Amino acid sequence: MSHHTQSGQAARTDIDLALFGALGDLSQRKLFPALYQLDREGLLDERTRLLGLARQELDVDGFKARVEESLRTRVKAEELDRASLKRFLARLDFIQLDFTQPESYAAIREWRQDAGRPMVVYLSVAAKIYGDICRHLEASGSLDEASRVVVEKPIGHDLESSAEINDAIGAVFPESRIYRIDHYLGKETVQNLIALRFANPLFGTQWNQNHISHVEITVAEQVGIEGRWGYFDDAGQLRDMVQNHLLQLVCLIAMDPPANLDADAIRDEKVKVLKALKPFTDDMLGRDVVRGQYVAGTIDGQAVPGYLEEEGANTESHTESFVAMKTGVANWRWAGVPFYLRTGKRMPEKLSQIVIHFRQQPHYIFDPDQRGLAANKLVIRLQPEEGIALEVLTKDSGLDKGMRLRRGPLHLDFNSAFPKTRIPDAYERLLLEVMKGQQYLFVRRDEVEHAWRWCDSLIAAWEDRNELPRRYPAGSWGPVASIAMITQDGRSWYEDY
Ligand SMILES: NC(=O)C1=CN([C@@H]2O[C@H](COP(=O)(O)OP(=O)(O)OC[C@H]3O[C@@H](n4cnc5c(N)ncnc54)[C@H](OP(=O)(O)O)[C@@H]3O)[C@@H](O)[C@H]2O)C=CC1
Ligand SMILES: O=C1O[C@H](COP(=O)(O)O)[C@@H](O)[C@H](O)[C@H]1O
Repeated sequence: MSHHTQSGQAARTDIDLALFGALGDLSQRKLFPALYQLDREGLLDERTRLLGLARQELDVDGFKARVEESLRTRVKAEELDRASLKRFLARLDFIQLDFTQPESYAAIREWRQDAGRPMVVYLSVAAKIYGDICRHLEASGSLDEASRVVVEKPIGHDLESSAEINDAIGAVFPESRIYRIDHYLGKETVQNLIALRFANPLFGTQWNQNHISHVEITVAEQVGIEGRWGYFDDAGQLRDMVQNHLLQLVCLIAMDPPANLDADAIRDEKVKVLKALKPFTDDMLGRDVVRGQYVAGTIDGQAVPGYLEEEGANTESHTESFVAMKTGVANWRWAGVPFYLRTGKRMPEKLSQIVIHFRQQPHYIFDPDQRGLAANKLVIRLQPEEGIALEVLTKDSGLDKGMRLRRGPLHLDFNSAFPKTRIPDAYERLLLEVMKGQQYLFVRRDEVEHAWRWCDSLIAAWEDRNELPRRYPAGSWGPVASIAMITQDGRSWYEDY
């Protein structure tokens, strides 16, 4: 097995991967395509084996056919060459089992017999059975001291249930071998936040309340519930997106510089941010927090159903599909700097971006009519296309313009700046890091728990006040109250998309 640090070059790592829930949505849509891409790039050791585990009755060939079908749907035709596909499918094996039945785990131990390489167990199933699976794996003798476990989000429904699940995993695996996925941490531009902030003195010196007036994070999705009603209605957008992805973005923006790039150095700093998040109180509802639920509308010219008309819907549901909030990080660096967050399903477009709004100059000398322009903005775009733009003011060109200002971007578009580089999907990077045994892109238990503590304070306030979601038409940017939330501070959501 070979290792290297996250600052070094990729090395091939020899493991066995046992994927629980191998026929599920995430596995088929994301994990197998990501594993295929790693193999195609030559990043899987020739001995690495991939074991699919699911309860459907299938033989190995039937399983391979299902994976091949998914790859043909998800991977671009020019990236699906015959030799790579053949090599990849040859790595696959399949065992049918009910994950809750301990007696069936002997088959995994047998599969591992004399393997001579570490096993990575990936739990692509609902979090409530993580504990059972870990226990049965251990009891059946399928694990050893090198085995690692990868778990998906959200872990639990609140702090209490999350602690129970983490205890159950922790009874089998030490924290150093638990990899909690937040796939946003594997996105190229999210990683670039660390490079941008800590490799560029220009930003390092300006990154605080003296120079930044406010921060905006939008994670807008065009999709609705996509057949996941059972899961989503129980969770809602706060638990599904804010508790994990958006709070991880807040952490990477707000954290102090870590001493080095080691996993715990980074995670210690993120935990400090989570601990400093302002808790919610009843009086903030409606003013600083807006919940929404979409009704029928139109996206890209197509009529789409409302939340309560989605497949499998319970028409009484008050679950939110949108949330916007104003929060803050109560420490010296960020005192008085609002963080405006919003995320929702069925919005007009898929757009994830962070906008850092810098303060205006202390004394303004240009045309008073243009005063509104006079602040730099750093726009960090995560998707659809990835890039970073710094909005700066220059003199408008032309003899008749005098000292009129013009706003324009200094723009780094990753696709055009690095045209030959394929931007890997987040899961490719994360799977590679698990194989290498690197934890810096994974979430530590205390991060998950501090994030839950903060979300729980909001959920408790919603429940106390019986706060119902406001309606917004699919294809809009959310309830109008979410616009009012930011305009009451004399600001607006950044719209120069
Ligand atoms: N899908 C997504 O986009 C995302 C998912 N996640 C997380 O990933 C995990 C997996 O999600 P997803 O793929 O959507 O879920 P799915 O329900 O699509 O997949 C789970 C799979 O596990 C199987 N399974 C469940 N219980 C058992 C059991 N007792 N024995 C054997 N097989 C079982 C299911 O089989 P069967 O079909 O027979 O029930 C199903 O194929 C969850 O933790 C989720 O929160 C995180 C981010 C995004
Ligand atoms: O974790 C989740 O993320 C997706 C959005 O991910 P993205 O990479 O497409 O931005 C979201 O749709 C899903 O509900 C949630 O569980």
